[in-house]
Amino acid sequence: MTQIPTAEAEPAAQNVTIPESHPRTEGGAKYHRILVIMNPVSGQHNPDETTRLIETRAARAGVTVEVRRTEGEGDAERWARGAAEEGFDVVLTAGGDGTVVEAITGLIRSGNKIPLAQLPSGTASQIALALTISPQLDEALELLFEAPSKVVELDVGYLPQHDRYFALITGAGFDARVIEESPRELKRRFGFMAYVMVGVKELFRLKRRSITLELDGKTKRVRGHTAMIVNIGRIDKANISIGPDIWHHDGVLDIIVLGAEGLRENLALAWRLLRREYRGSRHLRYYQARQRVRITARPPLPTQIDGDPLGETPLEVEIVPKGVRVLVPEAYDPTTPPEAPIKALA
Ligand SMILES: Nc1ncnc2c1ncn2[C@@H]1O[C@H](COP(=O)(O)OP(=O)(O)OP(=O)(O)O)[C@@H](O)[C@H]1O
Repeated sequence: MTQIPTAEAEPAAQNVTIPESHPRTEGGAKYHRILVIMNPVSGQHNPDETTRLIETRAARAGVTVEVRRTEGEGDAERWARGAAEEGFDVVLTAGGDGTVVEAITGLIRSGNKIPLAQLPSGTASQIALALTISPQLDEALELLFEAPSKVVELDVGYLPQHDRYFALITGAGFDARVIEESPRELKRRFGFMAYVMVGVKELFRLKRRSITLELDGKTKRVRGHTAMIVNIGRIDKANISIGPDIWHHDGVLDIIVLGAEGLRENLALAWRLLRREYRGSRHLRYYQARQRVRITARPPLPTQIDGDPLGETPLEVEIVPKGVRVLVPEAYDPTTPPEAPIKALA
């Protein structure tokens, strides 16, 4: 994977080792103008404290920082899209996956001139955690300053019908119902547990139906209640990976079809996922596509995109390999998925 240099070279201070990918100033800054896109209502973070943390650290490094608070949908995308034009050399999100994906969309639409850094301040913050960014905000912030870091390219998915991008998962069925039923109030009160509680309740409402998958033009009919198109398959807060071989740097979309009904089947499925036993169940099937996926269901299923309700099936997705540039810890290796790959799929 190519590493992309990220900031203009500064004159090196004597006796300071400057990593090739990140020229720095003496104050430890790798970037000089940081645009912070903060969602003040995401997760359980305190926006005033997060702002103080960022501004204090930036002042110490002599770096210009502008913190903007979103007021609703669209702000993060618009600000990220205009950030390079406005002279910023990095966008830092302080929010959850919804905020990150909006910023990713804005950066892609601006031609990816600058990278994205993240402070995981959302309920799940799966994108940041999958890139091994620390959940401790001060540690995550240091990637812009003293901590060893680099920029890598992350695959994303694109939904042409909706003209929207995603980084984690877009899906139809169970995941969409959980998102629909997890209001902001519940997430603020219980954090990630909100999704778990709603998930357990929704498990019992699931009914199998006929699902049609079109994978790079080939049609498959399956029975299930959920079909997910996955880019990032790790749910760090639940310590599970929802499938084998799912890797957000491989240019491949992974499709998972779930069909377990009732307590017994669902417990058996959860146990499998926890033990990473992905093969051999008719209620858990995996497929892959390199270009395009289309999902239809009879009767239709509700859909979601990276944690936002979307509408109903059909769901159509294209992959955008290496779609966006993101800041990660230096030790992060985009060429090696964290688990040994399991090749034989259902
Ligand atoms: N000031 C605001 N008031 C209410 N909603 C907001 C505000 N700013 C942004 N939003 C909405 O917040 C949603 C994104 O939330 P985000 O994903 O950042 O946090 P989260 O849901 O707590 O975390 P995660 O997605 O990681 O579980 C978007 O739907 C966006 O429109």
